[in-house]
Amino acid sequence: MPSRFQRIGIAGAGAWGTALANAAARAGRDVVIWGRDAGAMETMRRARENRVHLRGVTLAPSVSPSSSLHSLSGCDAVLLVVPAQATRTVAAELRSHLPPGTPLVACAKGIERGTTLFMTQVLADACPSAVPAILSGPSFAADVAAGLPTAVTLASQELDLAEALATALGSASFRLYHSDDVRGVEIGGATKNVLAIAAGIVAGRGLGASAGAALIARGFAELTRFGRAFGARPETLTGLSGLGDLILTCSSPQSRNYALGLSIGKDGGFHPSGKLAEGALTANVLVAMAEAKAVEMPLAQAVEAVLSGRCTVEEAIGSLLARPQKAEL
Ligand SMILES: NC(=O)C1=CN([C@@H]2O[C@H](COP(=O)(O)OP(=O)(O)OC[C@H]3O[C@@H](n4cnc5c(N)ncnc54)[C@H](OP(=O)(O)O)[C@@H]3O)[C@@H](O)[C@H]2O)C=CC1
Ligand SMILES: O=C(CO)COP(=O)(O)O
Repeated sequence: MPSRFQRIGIAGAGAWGTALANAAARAGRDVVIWGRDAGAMETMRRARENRVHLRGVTLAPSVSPSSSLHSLSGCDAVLLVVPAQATRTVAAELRSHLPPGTPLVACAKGIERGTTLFMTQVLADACPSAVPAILSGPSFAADVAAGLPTAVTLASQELDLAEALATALGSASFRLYHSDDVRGVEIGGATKNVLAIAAGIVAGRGLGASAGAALIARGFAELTRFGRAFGARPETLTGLSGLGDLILTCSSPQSRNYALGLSIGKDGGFHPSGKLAEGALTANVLVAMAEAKAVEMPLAQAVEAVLSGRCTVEEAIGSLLARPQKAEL
């Protein structure tokens, strides 16, 4: 079906950008995907495959790879799909290429270090002429690229815009729910990554399925407390972008955050694999923001302490279990 968002730009040619490009193409859109590496983009154009970040997935015919940011200038909406800490740089570069009023959808899951800004706040700062939105929810790139059923949330302060974008990008296998709770959606994605590292540690240490379930439930209590303190709506936190993504990421080694936790749990050391694990970059800023508002987040604090080398996994587990008994709610 024709859409006022017929031409979709994707800024960022990693696993998620590539999967979203194919999803948008499946929805009937014409897609331009931009990546910073000219050689890699030329290979992607010729091979019709992103061999670096999403090997084995054929690019849909209506997806055009490019290494020129200017190729995004004719797009009706742009999805910004680089890591959270690179979102500002790319948004600022986009500024001179996008006509004022172009919807710019943040797809990263994190909080900017140094500024403590959420993703749409970074967009508003770095590319003020665009209209910011956020897309988040339980969705592995490989699943979306393979056309497996997936549901996510797209939020904008203008509910009509969120709905129109969700309609433009959605297909039978990629369902987008719309929302105007921007803050709630971006908090869920950023927070669950830190908790997924904790879930991986629990599994890697062999602490058992009961401990894993307790971690998800108590982790969700932390996510909810943090969300409420920073203006999220409770019903968003129990939805796809909050609880939904927490469950996915805390239960599958397909998650890079969970996989990082698994390796820490197994041998006690933090050895970055080279794969992006946003939770490792968000833990410190999340904990600082929670402490500034006196929000209790013992699991996130434990992850941060282990990652920074201030305590061992054994010490972190010991201090969590030694916490005084308290009411559940
Ligand atoms: N993978 C997934 O299943 C999902 C990921 N996300 C989120 O999407 C975001 C991106 O993740 P994902 O695509 O998986 O990560 P990848 O590691 O697969 O890809 C990251 C991409 O960002 C590019 N990049 C990094 N820094 C810059 C920069 N400064 N300027 C321009 N481009 C840059 C990289 O380019 P280069 O190759 O040149 O280094 C690469 O193309 C993360 O926040 C993640 O949490 C959300 C949902 C699902
Ligand atoms: O956000 C994701 C799934 O919703 C992807 O998780 P990882 O970044 O941990 O791989």
